[in-house]
Amino acid sequence: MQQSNAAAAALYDGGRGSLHGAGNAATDAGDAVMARWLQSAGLQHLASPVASTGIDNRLVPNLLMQGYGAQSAEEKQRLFKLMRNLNFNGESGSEPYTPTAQMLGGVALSDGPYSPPDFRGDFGAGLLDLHAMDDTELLSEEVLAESFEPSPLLPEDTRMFQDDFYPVNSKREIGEADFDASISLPMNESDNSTREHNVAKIKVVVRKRPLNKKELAKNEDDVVSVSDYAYLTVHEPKLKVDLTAYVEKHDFCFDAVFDENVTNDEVYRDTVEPIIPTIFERTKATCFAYGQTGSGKTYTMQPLPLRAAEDLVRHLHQPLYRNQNFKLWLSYFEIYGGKLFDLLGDRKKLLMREDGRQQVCIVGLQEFEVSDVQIVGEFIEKGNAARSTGSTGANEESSRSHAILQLAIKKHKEVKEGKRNNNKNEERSGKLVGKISFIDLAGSERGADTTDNDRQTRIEGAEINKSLLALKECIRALDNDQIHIPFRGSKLTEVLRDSFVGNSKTVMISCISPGAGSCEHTLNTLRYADRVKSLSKSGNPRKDQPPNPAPQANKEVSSTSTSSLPAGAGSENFYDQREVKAMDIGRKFVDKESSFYSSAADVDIDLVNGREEKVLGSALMDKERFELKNSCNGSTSQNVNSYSQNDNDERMQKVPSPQRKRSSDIDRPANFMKRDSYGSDVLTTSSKQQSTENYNTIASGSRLYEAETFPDKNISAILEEEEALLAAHRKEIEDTMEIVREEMKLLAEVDKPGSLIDNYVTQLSFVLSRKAASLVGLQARLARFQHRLKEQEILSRKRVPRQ
Ligand SMILES: Nc1ncnc2c1ncn2[C@@H]1O[C@H](COP(=O)(O)OP(=O)(O)OP(=O)(O)O)[C@@H](O)[C@H]1O
Repeated sequence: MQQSNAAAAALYDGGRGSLHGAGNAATDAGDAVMARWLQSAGLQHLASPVASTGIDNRLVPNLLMQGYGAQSAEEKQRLFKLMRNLNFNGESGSEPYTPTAQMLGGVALSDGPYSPPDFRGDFGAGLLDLHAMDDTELLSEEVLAESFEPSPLLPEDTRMFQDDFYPVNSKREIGEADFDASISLPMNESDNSTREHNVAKIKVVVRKRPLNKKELAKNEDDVVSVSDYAYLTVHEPKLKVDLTAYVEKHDFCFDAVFDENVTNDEVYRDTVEPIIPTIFERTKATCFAYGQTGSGKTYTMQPLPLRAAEDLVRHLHQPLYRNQNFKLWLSYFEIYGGKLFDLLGDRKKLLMREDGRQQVCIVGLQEFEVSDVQIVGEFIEKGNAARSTGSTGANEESSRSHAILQLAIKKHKEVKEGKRNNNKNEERSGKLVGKISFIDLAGSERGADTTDNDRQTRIEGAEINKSLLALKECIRALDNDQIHIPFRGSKLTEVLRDSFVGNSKTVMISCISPGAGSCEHTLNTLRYADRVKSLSKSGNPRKDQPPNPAPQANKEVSSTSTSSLPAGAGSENFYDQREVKAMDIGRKFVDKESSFYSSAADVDIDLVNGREEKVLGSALMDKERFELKNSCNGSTSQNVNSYSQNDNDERMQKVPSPQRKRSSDIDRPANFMKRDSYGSDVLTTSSKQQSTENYNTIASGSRLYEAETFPDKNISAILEEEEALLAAHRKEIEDTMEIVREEMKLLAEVDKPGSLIDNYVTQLSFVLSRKAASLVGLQARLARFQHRLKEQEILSRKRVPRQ
């Protein structure tokens, strides 16, 4: 035995030598590789030194090579290093891992062009990660109310960032002169409400992009006309049954409508800028862009964080905040196919976990402190590059993912200079004051990809479906001060969970393409936006009024909110005048039961409207289907607003308001109509007929309806099983590691003089049985999952193809 151990030790040392060459630096680099490897598998905690085993690490190689699947030299190298990290001899031999060559405190970087001044999300961030925990704690009011002194650490001169990344030129001179007097108001609830009164809790705006080259080349007409600040009309080219062409007008009204001449700067000023001061008052704001692929979501969203960061930094330098030790932090990640990836951390897969207080933590997400606005632009560029050249490597994929950039203001403890270096963790953690999330959503039409041939595409489509529906539901719920916020409806809403409770502000920018070829998608986008706004409380002051029982056909649902009236039209409600109460109800009424679906009440025209049916389809549950059957009884018109008998008052809000209605004439073919270029007209008509047929079939509960909805449910189940499989796999590895430790102990014991071989044999037999059981359990789960995938594949082939 002693001999074999000596040989093992030699092998181990030799292995290390051959793996790393000579020297400790190389060994540490190996540790880093191993740590990264573990982190990529979601097992970073296993890399933490274990100082309690009391095992000689020279024994490690004996175990590594035995039956744990390390086949290739590379795998064996990894296992060597893994075992070394386990630190069986109880010494803290391995340095804490640093994820990249980036150094803290502004020290130069060695592996990339970016030089963030600081970063968070160190390797090894786990459930008890301070950063994650601190994020969930809001500042107490006393903290904000502290008196201030000028901080010697902050530069007096607030250098303004010149926007040279984007075609937006900030011409504003910003400095002390721009100091917003409102910010210096004392911080208490009543003042808070006074200050918040001019910022709507939810704001829905539309941005129309210009016709692009492709559309111009195809001679496509611009079918969207913006008549004033808040109104727009879609002129939908259609064909009658006798093939006579006509144009159907659809009028919409939102909080603001930006036409193709509006600049990014103006969009910022109208949407995000008013929210910025509230971030310092414990607000969690969300700004997202919704729309079909190519409608301008990214074009619109990209400059916003930059401008926001500029303003946030400016506020940080205001006298009120200068001494508060506030810092601005940035993170950027992506949700792709229901999984999270760090766009500023080499697309590392991130794990979402709930802590003991049901607060969501994104484990491992890197967060960077930004004191210089210029760096924000670099981060955005870096993140965007990671997004479009990610694992799939195609630009196409960017429209299938949700990108989320978060800017957070945190309050940090004052750290004395002398202690600074010893206390990095504390220095980097801070209490969240407020934050703003910018979300570039997946292309809205991607949710309709559930009928694609490729299973992966279908699963992704279903996930997009779910998230878009869930997002809408959460926004509605939070605006209605509902106790139940259905954030569990999707990964996206779960991630944004803390933005749905307490003080929150939401801006939705609906991006639309003006071309006739995109008309159907444009209408779908506008309808989605319309529902976000019109079904919310602040979006509809007439919520409590009796509904109009006779909705008109062929009229779009104009936003029923007087708050959506144009500013110039004397609407005192353009901004939400309600007193916004701080309601951190989400923490008190945690939705454990995932009753998301029961609150998703607006199953209306979407379901009879070909494309939108798919957008919503995945998340519909029986209750909604039942309501749908009741509510749509006998109606075949696409634009009819039908409501079920048992609808709640939210549904009633959709009754069009006469004062908001505008002409919806049926025009003869005019400027907007070009016969030749409207080959899709016939399609539109036929798709509408198909919709009607679908609807009729749906209403009668036929097989077609089931065929359309069942697979989506199935896909959701598959996604859940996939998560469970991955969790089981991780657990199996953890168990194996535990068993390895026990085996090491056994070997150590049996090597001691006078040890009993019988004990060794019995215990080894027991340990090996456990190891086998753990493997068999995982294999069984894997087989079940494989079976489920096959089943889904067969089902999807049987599905009735959509026209
Ligand atoms: N308002 C606008 N003015 C000028 N060009 C625009 C505008 N909006 C979008 N574009 C251009 O249209 C193209 C598509 O825009 P963008 O990439 O932002 O679309 P998207 O909705 O983000 O698409 P995807 O969902 O596929 O990511 C880009 O070339 C962009 O520069």
